[in-house]
Amino acid sequence: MNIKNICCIGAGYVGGPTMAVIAKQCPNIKVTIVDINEARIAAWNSVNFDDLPVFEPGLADIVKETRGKNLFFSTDVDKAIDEAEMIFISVNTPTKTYGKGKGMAADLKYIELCARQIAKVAKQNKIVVEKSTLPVRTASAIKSILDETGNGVQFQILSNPEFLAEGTAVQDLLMPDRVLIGGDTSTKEGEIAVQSLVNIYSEWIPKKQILTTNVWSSELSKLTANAFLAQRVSSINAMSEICEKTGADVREVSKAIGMDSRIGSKFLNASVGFGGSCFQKDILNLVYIAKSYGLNEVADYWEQVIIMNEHQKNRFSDNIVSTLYNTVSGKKITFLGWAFKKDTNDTRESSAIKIADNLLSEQAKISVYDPKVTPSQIYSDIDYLGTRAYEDNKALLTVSKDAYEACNESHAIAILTEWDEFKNYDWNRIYKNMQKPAFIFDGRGILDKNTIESIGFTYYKIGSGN
Ligand SMILES: NC(=O)c1ccc[n+]([C@@H]2O[C@H](COP(=O)([O-])OP(=O)(O)OC[C@H]3O[C@@H](n4cnc5c(N)ncnc54)[C@H](O)[C@@H]3O)[C@@H](O)[C@H]2O)c1
Ligand SMILES: O=c1ccn([C@@H]2O[C@H](COP(=O)(O)OP(=O)(O)O[C@H]3O[C@H](CO)[C@@H](O)[C@H](O)[C@H]3O)[C@@H](O)[C@H]2O)c(=O)[nH]1
Repeated sequence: MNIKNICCIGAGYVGGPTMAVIAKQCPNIKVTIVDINEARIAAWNSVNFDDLPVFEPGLADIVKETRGKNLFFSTDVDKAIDEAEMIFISVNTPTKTYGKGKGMAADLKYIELCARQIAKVAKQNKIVVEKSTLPVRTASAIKSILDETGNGVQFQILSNPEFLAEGTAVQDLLMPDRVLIGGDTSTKEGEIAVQSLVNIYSEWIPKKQILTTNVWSSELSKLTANAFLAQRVSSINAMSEICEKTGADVREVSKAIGMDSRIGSKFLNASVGFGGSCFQKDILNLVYIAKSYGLNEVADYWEQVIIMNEHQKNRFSDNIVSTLYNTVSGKKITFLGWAFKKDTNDTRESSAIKIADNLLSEQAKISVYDPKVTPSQIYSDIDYLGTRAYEDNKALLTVSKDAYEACNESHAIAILTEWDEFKNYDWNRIYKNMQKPAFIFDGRGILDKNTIESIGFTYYKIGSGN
């Protein structure tokens, strides 16, 4: 079956880029992305392509090429559902903040709302694709809602988890390592549904990279991939602490182990801890699933990845306090970077937030510079924690549009995001305008120790024992 009309519910970091790339690669398919968030849809429809709600290298060009031709952004969810043959659900699935499973389980209320809306609106058979990351066996809940509240039409449910990483989303979508499609191939209708989605991806992805599995394997593979990736970061971060105590250098250790082809070289960068909207949420979800099956040892094993990550953030801020003579009260500390990684404006679960909160509790004055994150986002991130009054955060934390201004008169600089531009700053100029001794705490290990120390800085690099 050749699909001609697709709708995607959820115009976020996944829905936007994923559908833009499908629209680019499949000019004969009409793709409509819908969202209940009017401001977000208005931003996707902005005249100025710098104002799109998601910043990703290369994305604005694709939206420019396709928007108004075969890519559309709308708030009319019912119309888009009605017209589409295939509906992707790409809404958020955050950690539950209430009730049973609070702080661990995935909150599936947005997914359920989508399923109910599809059931209510659909008057013809539809293929429904889970694009959101979901607990294993969610497809059966979606199917039950669709079948029992629908108008008697047939629904096929596919799982098609997304593996893109932010900052490289366009590249990841154009050249993915693999595409995973889970479906029920025991029935003819299920087989046709799987093939329809395979046909779409095979417009630009080699067939051997399109994997088809049963639905449960597909759902669980997504949680597993994120758990393994996050585990690598926690593992190297655990080694970074040993390096600092022993005189080893974690970058040398990473290189040495990464050259073992069984280990591989990727995802071995020690850092201030992983952030982003997925790793923590998905591991907590996995831990919850394991516990719900009574698999307590499995749950404890994966939970340790999160515990280590929290430790890495806390030990970074503790180190700043102890190095600055055990007090940062009234001292200006500059944060270079607030996003959870470079090349994105996303700050969800960014380590900078927790580290700032720890230092603000020690009465530090924080000045933040990030090339892509807005001041309102930074204040909302810190206010969201609820540690202190909004007025206190406003008084203690300032946001600068200029990195040099942010560093003026500061006692210490903390590098929290690995933005490339930080490497090329005039560090002599920055040094001259700082309080002495001038400290740099490089949480991403991006500066050259010898150059920085020769300027006069006292330099701490994560995972370096020298
Ligand atoms: N961010 C990533 O890099 C990434 C990568 C892979 C998978 N995922 C998964 O993809 C899913 C979406 O993540 P995201 O980062 O795009 O989230 P997001 O918060 O950026 O976007 C979700 C959007 O869905 C909209 N929405 C919620 N309920 C709706 C409804 N009933 N009708 C219409 N719109 C609705 C929200 O308004 C929001 O704009 C999550 O399950 C996430 O785990 C995310
Ligand atoms: O060696 C490394 C690699 C990553 N990180 C940090 O880990 C976090 C996550 O980075 P990354 O995985 O590159 O970005 P995400 O956009 O969160 O992507 C992850 O989460 C997505 C959402 O599920 C998945 O689709 C992707 O495959 C998966 O990589 C960031 O804070 C990084 O700075 C490190 O500290 N060291």
